[in-house]
Amino acid sequence: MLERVLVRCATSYVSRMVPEVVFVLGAPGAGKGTQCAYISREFGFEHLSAGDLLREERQRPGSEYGEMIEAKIREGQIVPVEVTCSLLHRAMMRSGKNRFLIDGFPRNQDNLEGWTRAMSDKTKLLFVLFFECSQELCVDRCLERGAAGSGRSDDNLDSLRKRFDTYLKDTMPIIDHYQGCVRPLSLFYSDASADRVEEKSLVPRSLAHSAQTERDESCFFERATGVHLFIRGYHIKKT
Ligand SMILES: Nc1ncnc2c1ncn2[C@@H]1O[C@H](COP(=O)(O)OP(=O)(O)OP(=O)(O)O)[C@@H](O)[C@H]1O
Ligand SMILES: Nc1ccn([C@H]2C[C@H](O)[C@@H](COP(=O)(O)O)O2)c(=O)n1
Repeated sequence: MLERVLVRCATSYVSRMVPEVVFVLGAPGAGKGTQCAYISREFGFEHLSAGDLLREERQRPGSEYGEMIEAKIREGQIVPVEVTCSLLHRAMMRSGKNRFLIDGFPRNQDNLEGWTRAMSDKTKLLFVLFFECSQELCVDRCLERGAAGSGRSDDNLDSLRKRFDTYLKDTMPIIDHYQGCVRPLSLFYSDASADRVEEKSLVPRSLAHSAQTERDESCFFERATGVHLFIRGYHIKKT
């Protein structure tokens, strides 16, 4: 009896130690980064943006990948997974946290296979969030972001056309993959307005709790009630 209790405690301890990850997908400009900021603040996730890590690596003096990363980003193409995955892994190790929102990954089949090879045994995928937004609005947002001084070499019409081609050709099949497998994928519309993200549920409604109790707590809840309710359904508490 005691042995069984000890085994159960040890198993539960070990499973708590395995880093938990949530993948966040959506078109360029769909609002992934914006929503991740709210979610990480509210639920204690560490937000890791694959695009930001690649941009940092591009800037790092002496990086052997700098030029390749810049060329891929400008052309709207996807950097080989070995580079992206090792940046993500290093950032996870450095953070000292145990729960991660991985924004903009996996973006294509190479990303998915590389992560599965290198990381799936070391991490637990909790769920996948997908933010849907019309292409027109996404492009407008990225152009505005560029005009406001983002400094990004891909916030221009030429790069955006290429990024959308890549998104439709390479990323949409990954979203289809998650819709078709057992891991729940939740879909959110992020084009309604700046202050509302509506959920189009691909997960059982029972995951959602009463919306009313959440509404008056903070602007996060108003902005992303659907996402918030979905995550609450996993009983995730701020760490
Ligand atoms: N719901 C919204 N309404 C209006 N503007 C928004 C909304 N969400 C995000 N934005 C703005 O749109 C721009 C793109 O948002 P964000 O950077 O979060 O998108 P993203 O999906 O992470 O983009 P990328 O993939 O290009 O990094 C930002 O300038 C952000 O302030
Ligand atoms: N998994 C990823 C994520 C990003 N990139 C490159 C190519 C993207 O166009 C660019 C910008 O990413 P964003 O900030 O829009 O998420 O970064 C990649 O190659 N692989």
